[in-house]
Amino acid sequence: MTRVSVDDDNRIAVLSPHWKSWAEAAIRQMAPGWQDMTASLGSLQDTLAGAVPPEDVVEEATVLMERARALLEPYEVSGSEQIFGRLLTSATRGQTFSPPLWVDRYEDDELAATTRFGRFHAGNNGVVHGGAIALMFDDALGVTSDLGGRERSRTASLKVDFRSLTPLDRVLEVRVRLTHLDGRKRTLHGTLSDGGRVCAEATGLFIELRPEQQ
Ligand SMILES: CCCCC/C=C\C/C=C\C/C=C\C/C=C\CCCC(=O)SCCNC(=O)CCNC(=O)[C@H](O)C(C)(C)COP(=O)(O)OP(=O)(O)OC[C@H]1O[C@@H](n2cnc3c(N)ncnc32)[C@H](O)[C@@H]1OP(=O)(O)O
Repeated sequence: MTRVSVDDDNRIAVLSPHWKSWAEAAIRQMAPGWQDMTASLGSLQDTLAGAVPPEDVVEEATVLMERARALLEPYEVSGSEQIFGRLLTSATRGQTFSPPLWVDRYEDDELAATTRFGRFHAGNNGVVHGGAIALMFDDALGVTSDLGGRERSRTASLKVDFRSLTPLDRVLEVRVRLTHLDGRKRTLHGTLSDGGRVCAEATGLFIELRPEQQ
């Protein structure tokens, strides 16, 4: 398959019918400022994680955050109706749980992207938390598993090897390949690198869902 450059506007075109309608239903519900709001929450998480504010600032920030929570609460919906995480057209998917995945190019069985972890995803020693790295790999391998018009799949196992420390606040390279296809079983391999130095690699087994599991 020809390599193409993928930007936020044309990512929807590559989605299989299930993922396309899942994403489009969320996009239809979305108020225009949604992406700005979640980006603001993402920066808030990073800023809060890295700040040591005095008591009056803690109090005022708590009031403001509680005000935002109370403002949103009346609009709670069921999980099947939520927008958070469903904007497949966006590198962040309109969520702040896992780090963004800026897709540079993809093929049916391969993905090349970049990502970046902020202070919110820090573990000890000022580097990225291992669980956040596993989270990023689950997303990146999961997306690649369902490329090429393949049916939906689910993570059955994910093994991560941490090769070297992963720095915060740097644009890092993500490469994923589908290495083995055996009926419903898909094995994928991914690497996370910082300018050529491998920080972590992962192997995941994804199982194609049967119709009754959809
Ligand atoms: C370029 C732009 C891209 C744009 C986007 C593109 C696409 C969009 C796609 C997605 C975007 C959306 C979200 C982001 C992506 C990913 C999110 C992360 C996904 C997850 O985070 S998802 C949650 C965590 N996940 C679970 O919550 C799973 C719980 N679990 C189960 O739901 C079942 O367990 C299931 C269904 C997995 C299997 O169950 P089952 O009954 O269907 O199958 P069964 O057990 O029969 O296994 C069949 C064969 O797999 C072997 N097998 C099974 N498990 C194995 C294991 N662990 N190790 C080794 N082998 C294993 C068996 O041994 C057998 O092998 P054999 O056939 O050879 O005997």
